[in-house]
Amino acid sequence: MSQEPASDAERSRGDVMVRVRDLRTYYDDDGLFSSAPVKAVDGVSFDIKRGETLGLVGESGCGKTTLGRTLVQLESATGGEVLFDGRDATELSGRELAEWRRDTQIVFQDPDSSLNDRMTVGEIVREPLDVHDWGTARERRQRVRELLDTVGLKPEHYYRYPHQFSGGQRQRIGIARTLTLEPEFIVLDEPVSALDVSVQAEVINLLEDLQEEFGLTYLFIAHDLSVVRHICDRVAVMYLGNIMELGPTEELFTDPANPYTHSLLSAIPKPDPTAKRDRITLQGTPPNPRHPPTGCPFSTRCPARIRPEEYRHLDDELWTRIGTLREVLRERERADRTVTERIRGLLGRESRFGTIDEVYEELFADQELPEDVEATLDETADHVRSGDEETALEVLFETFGSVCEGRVPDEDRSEDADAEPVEPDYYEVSPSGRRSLCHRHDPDADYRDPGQVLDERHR
Ligand SMILES: Nc1ncnc2c1ncn2[C@@H]1O[C@H](COP(=O)(O)OP(=O)(O)OP(=O)(O)O)[C@@H](O)[C@H]1O
Repeated sequence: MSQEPASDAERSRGDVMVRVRDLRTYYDDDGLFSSAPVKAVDGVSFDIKRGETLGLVGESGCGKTTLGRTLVQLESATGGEVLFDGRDATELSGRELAEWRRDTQIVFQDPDSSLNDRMTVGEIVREPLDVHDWGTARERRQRVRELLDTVGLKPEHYYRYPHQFSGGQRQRIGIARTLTLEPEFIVLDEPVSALDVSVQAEVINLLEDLQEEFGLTYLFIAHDLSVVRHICDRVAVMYLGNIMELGPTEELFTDPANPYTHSLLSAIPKPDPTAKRDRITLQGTPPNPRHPPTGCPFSTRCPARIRPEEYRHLDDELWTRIGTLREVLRERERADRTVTERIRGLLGRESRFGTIDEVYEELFADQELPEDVEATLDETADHVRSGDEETALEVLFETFGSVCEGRVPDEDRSEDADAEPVEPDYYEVSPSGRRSLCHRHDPDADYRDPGQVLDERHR
C-alpha cells in the first residue's frame, strides 16, 4: 500500500506502527479425514499508523476476529509478516514473545467470558503485573488503583468480583487490565457489541479518552457501521479473508469504491427516502472459506460483476438466476456423493442427478429466455444429467464468465486450461491513497466504474 504523507492535522499520526504483509491464517482440520483448510485470513496487506484507529468491518465469518487475534499473536500465522517497528511478530517465541506481548493487547467482545469470576477485580487487573514481575507488591496495588480510576471505576472496587458489576463496568475492568503494562497497540474486538446501547457511548468515549491520554493505536473490529464512522480514522472492509477496500473513514462512507463496500453501506437505513439507490441485496451466502472462488473473492455475489459485452443488458433477474445455477453446480461438483447415492446410482435408480430438472424448472420456468441463453442452458442441463457438472460449468463460464472469475473466457479451452489465475489488483481510487480490490478500477481496461453500474442496476 502506498504511504500517505502526514498532514498537519494528523501530526504524530503519520508514521507506521504495524506493517502487515500478505498475512494468511488458515485453520487445518485435525481430524482423520483431512480436508481443505479454512482460509480465514487469505493474504492481507495494510499498515496501521501510530495513534490512529483503524476500523475493520465485514459480514460475520469474514475473518475479522482471526485477523485481530493474529496481529497480537493469539493465532499463529500460516504465512506473511506482521512487522512492529520492523520486527516480525510472527517469528517471535519464548521470552521474546512474552516481552513483545506487553506492547500489544486485545479487548474481547464479551466481558463476561473474558473475566475470571473467581478472582477479585484487583487480582484480575494486577495479574499481568504479577506475570511480568513488575515493581513491588505495594507498587502493583497502587498501579491497579490508579488504573481503576483511569477507566472510571472506584478504588473500593478492588476487592469486589466481576459478577457484582454491570456489563459496561465489566468491560471497563477488561480495559483496565489491558492497560496495566502500558501497551502501544490494542485490538478492540467488538468491544461494545455485547453492551446495552445506553452504555455503548460511555465505553466508546472512554476508549477515545484513553487513546488521547496514552497515545494508543487501535484496530477496532465492529459490526455497527455507525460506531465505526464515529470512532475510526480509516476503515478496512473485509470479505472472505481479504481486504476489499481501505481508506479514510468519511471518504469511504460517502463515496465507496468497491462493490462490496457499496452493498455493505446500502444496508444502512437511509433517512432520505429520495436516495437514488435501493438497498443492494446480495444473492446467496458467502462462499465456504475452505473453497474460496478463483479470481476476485467477491465474484460469486458481486452485483457489479463484469459481464461479457453481449449480456451487458440481459435482464438482471435472469442474470442473477444464471449466477445461482452456477453456484448450485459448483456445490454439487464439490459435494461428495453419499454411499446411498452411489448405490442408487449403480442400481440405475434416482440419484443426486435426478433433481437437476427441478433446479432448472425453479430457476428458469418463469423467465423469458433469449434463444442463445436457452440453448446454453439446455446444453448444460444435458451435461449435468449425464453427471458431468465440470463440463456444464465450463460451458457456463465460456458463455457468461469474465475476468472477475480468475481467467478470461477463451474459445480455445485446451490452451487456457493450465493458465495461471488472473488475480484482481488493488487500485488507488482517491488522492488519499484509498485502495480497492476490483478489476473495474483498471485504468487500462474499458470497464465502467462500479458505482455507475450499481446506479443503473439498483435504481
Ligand atoms: N478455531 C477455528 N477453527 C476452525 N475454523 C475457525 C476457527 N476460528 C474461526 N474459524 C473460521 O474462520 C472463519 C473466520 O472466522 P472469524 O471468527 O475470524 O470471522 P469474524 O468476521 O470475526 O466473524 P464474527 O463477526 O461472527 O465474529 C469462519 O469461517 C470461522 O468459522
